[in-house]
Amino acid sequence: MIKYKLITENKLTGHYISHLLDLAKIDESTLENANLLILVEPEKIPIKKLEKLVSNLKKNVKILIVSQNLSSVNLPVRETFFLKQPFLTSQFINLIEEISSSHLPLTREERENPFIGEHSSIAKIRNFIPKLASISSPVLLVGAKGTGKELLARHIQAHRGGNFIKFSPKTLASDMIEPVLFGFSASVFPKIKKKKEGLLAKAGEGVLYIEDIDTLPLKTQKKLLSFIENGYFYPLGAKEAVKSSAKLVASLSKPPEEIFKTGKIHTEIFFRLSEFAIYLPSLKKRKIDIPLLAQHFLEKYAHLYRKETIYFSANFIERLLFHSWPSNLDELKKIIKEVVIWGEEETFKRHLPKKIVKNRLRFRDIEDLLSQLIQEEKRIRERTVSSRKGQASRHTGSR
Ligand SMILES: Nc1ncnc2c1ncn2[C@@H]1O[C@H](COP(=O)(O)OP(=O)(O)OP(=O)(O)O)[C@@H](O)[C@H]1O
Repeated sequence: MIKYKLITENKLTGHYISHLLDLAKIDESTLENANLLILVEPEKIPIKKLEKLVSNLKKNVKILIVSQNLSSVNLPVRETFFLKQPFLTSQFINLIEEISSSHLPLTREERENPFIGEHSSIAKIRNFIPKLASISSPVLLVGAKGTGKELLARHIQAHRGGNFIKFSPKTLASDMIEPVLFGFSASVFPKIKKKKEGLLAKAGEGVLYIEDIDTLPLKTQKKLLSFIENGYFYPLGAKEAVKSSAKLVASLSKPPEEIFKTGKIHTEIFFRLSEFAIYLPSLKKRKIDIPLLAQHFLEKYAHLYRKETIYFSANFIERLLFHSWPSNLDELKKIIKEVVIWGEEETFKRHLPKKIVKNRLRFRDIEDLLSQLIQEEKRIRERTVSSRKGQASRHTGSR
């Protein structure tokens, strides 16, 4: 459930936005409980106030900026959405829907465009989704930030059915993690005097997606391992076990060997999860997918912001290909969204280092891209040859 806090120095716009949020049926909250902070014309908010606000925010809070001018907004990196003024009511409500849908099962648009990418590793993963959904074993998704782990978890749930529950242990104080994950009985918290179901039970037969499983305390990882092995768990303070057929999908954003060195993952749970481990490549390693993904995000945002006739220039695509994408698809999506809202030039000034814009064709980049293309072409040729061989032997067999 989305809860927002609206900050504005402009009372008139503030009232108008509150009214729209009312229409979108989302609730006003205190800053402490909000998971969406809406900043209207942040350039008019005293900078000290703004800095204090943003530095005190919890990690999971998203920011929506409503302004006329992109360059006046300079916030520390966190998930930020923009709405350029003036805007239509429908644009505002669509955007709120988009913000709130990221923790829900797949949207219709995501179902219609399943896990986009022609790079062989992505094609393999896409074909493997139904299998991953059908087995009861847990799955481990390994990939840097923004490589598509959560989206893949939601695709697994879409094939499996049931609920999709996402859990990010790093957003909670450590003593809150087990009550939230496993639930608790009425005797545990004297002030509450009620039992409560945990996320594992709430997932039902669906998927519990645990983001960055290495941020779970080791003793909680051990309890989770016992659930994986036995199919039941004990809520805090409960004497009776609770059975669950929820499928566990866990993620790691750093290479496992690095995490092992820090001792933050329990060896046994890691080996159990690794039986079905999927490694998602960074965008830099699948550059041939950049034009396809860019076009996909362009269509999505052009539709969302009712801007039907936007095309990429060749120069634009070239710049995208030679960027190194440290935040992967999150970054590509953000850049394309801003291009739709503010235009190419503004977005480039803000996001792509000048060096890249000036030295457009560096030899190493070209070499890298060509070698990816050659490898892909070889894989496609091999696949075609083996499928022809298969057809030929089937024909021979049928005679
Ligand atoms: N193959 C894909 N096709 C289309 N959209 C994608 C694909 N992979 C990722 N995305 C989109 O890119 C964004 C980042 O993906 P996602 O949130 O799943 O990454 P993540 O690895 O879970 O990131 P983090 O570790 O930061 O949570 C999302 O908006 C997602 O919908």
